[in-house]
Amino acid sequence: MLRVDGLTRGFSGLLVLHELSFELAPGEGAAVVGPNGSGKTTLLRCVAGTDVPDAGRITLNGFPVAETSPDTRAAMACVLDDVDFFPDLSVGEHLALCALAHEQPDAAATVESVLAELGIAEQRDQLPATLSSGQRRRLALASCFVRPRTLLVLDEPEQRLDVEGKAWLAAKLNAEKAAGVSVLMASHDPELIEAVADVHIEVGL
Ligand SMILES: Nc1ncnc2c1ncn2[C@@H]1O[C@H](COP(=O)(O)OP(=O)(O)OP(=O)(O)O)[C@@H](O)[C@H]1O
Repeated sequence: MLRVDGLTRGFSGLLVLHELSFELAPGEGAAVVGPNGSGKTTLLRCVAGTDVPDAGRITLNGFPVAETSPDTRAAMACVLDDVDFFPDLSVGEHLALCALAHEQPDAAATVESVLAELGIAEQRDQLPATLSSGQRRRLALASCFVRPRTLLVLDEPEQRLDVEGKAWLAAKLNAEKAAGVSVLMASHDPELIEAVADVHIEVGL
């Protein structure tokens, strides 16, 4: 269960989020919606613990979120807009590292199935710099699915995906919800929002 209570965040005099509160139950999907610059990424970064609110409280499964907290990192799988890769680790090595670091049971088999599911099995030995932008996006998403998780935090996950990729994403996020994973995503894609979101969190009003 994700609880956001009275979240307030501003930057040098610009108030971006003001006393925002909501809850996200296991298996529930929420879309953060609002125009460019309205605070969607700021909200996701606060939830992920990579930004710190000026006021308010955010807890996941009863624990305050913080980037440095093992509880937060164990439960939350994120794709924010600042995804970076090790330049000298291949696609397959990235996913294996992620699975092992988060103690995914049956890590090798999980990596194989996620590589196939994301359509990047043929790129397994390539380095990130040699991937297309859509393949890099697929690798970022794949890193969420090779590890245990109770909450997905996704910033415009549809970015760079082709039509088939977007259809896969909607089905995958619904399967995640059915398995009890909560989904918090910012998106500008009406079809993805319609397919996945049980609730809308409007920011920038
Ligand atoms: N570190 C920062 N320093 C100063 N201003 C910031 C910082 N981070 C965000 N902002 C400002 O806060 C506002 C909200 O930004 P944010 O990235 O959350 O918007 P968004 O809703 O995700 O936008 P988009 O739809 O364009 O991705 C913007 O005006 C942005 O310039």
